[in-house]
Amino acid sequence: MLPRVLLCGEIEYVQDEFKEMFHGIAEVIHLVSESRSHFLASFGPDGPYEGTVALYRRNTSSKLIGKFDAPLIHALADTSKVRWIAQNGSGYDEIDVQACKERGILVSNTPRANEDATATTTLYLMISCLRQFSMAERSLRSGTWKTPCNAAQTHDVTGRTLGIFGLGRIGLRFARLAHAFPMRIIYFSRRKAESVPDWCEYVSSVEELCKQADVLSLHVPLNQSTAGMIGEKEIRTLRRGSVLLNTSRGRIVDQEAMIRALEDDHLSSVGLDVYPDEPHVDPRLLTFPQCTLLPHIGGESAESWRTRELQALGNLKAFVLGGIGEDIVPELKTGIGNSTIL
Ligand SMILES: O=CC(=O)O
Repeated sequence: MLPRVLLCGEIEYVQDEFKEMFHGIAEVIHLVSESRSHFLASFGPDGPYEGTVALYRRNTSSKLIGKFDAPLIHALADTSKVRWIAQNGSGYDEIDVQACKERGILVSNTPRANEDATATTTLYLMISCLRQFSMAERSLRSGTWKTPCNAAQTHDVTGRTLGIFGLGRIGLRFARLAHAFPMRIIYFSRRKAESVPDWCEYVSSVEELCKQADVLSLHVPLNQSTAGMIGEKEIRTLRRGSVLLNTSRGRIVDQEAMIRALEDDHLSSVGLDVYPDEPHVDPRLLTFPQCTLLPHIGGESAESWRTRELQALGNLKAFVLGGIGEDIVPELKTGIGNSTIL
């Protein structure tokens, strides 16, 4: 009998490759649950997911079965043989990786897939916030031509200082794009990055980053240590008139502190692709016309979606064939060995 893999979320862009990839090596089954309780009960004897060893997961599955929080992971470990979760996406904050670690379940993500799409989205937000392009397009479309745009409140990008928090793949790609203006690029990361261009200056703290940046851009994953990390103190350390960009995760910023800073003009604008409670957007954000707000589409292009699906499915296939896939998330890279179906 072939091992079973369960798709928690659809395959949209690589249907043909996908059938080929799993032909003869696994039985692919689809999510039929519309509740968490049905999902968890379905791995038992004669349940629709009996014998499943690995999951493909998209965040869209949360609408049906909820996030993969600790209770779900523990219940999954108790009731199923699942030992691998292949997340489609670079962010995996909807999966409790500590619980996965405790229960010997490995998690992979797709870290290279949306680097370009997310970096270019951040570039767009930065230009739009400094030049008020999003506001200008809205004024044209609403028939008021340039009103209420005000050139005196817009700024050239060239020559300004960009502070990047988190110089991973996306942060570095964005740094390279912004350097072309040129801008001065400074960054802070948990560790001073190796082999970064010499024009990318390391600063030793978030505080120092905020002190020097005209534009602060966030490129760290959401986890316990980054949640709320950009709060009142950090925002007030930025110079008056600075711009804040977030294409990472909404919860990294204290939204209340950010809104207060927009209300009293400490921040001139924010460019956001992410929000703490998506798809809900705090209505107060909509009252600042100079801000550019996108609906979490940063990593979404036809190319990045194809790559994401291929990478996630590739990790799933490698696990089925060899008991281990690639792109294991950093928190789970140590202590590998329990998660094999061989
Ligand atoms: O938000 C996008 C991702 O997690 O890849």
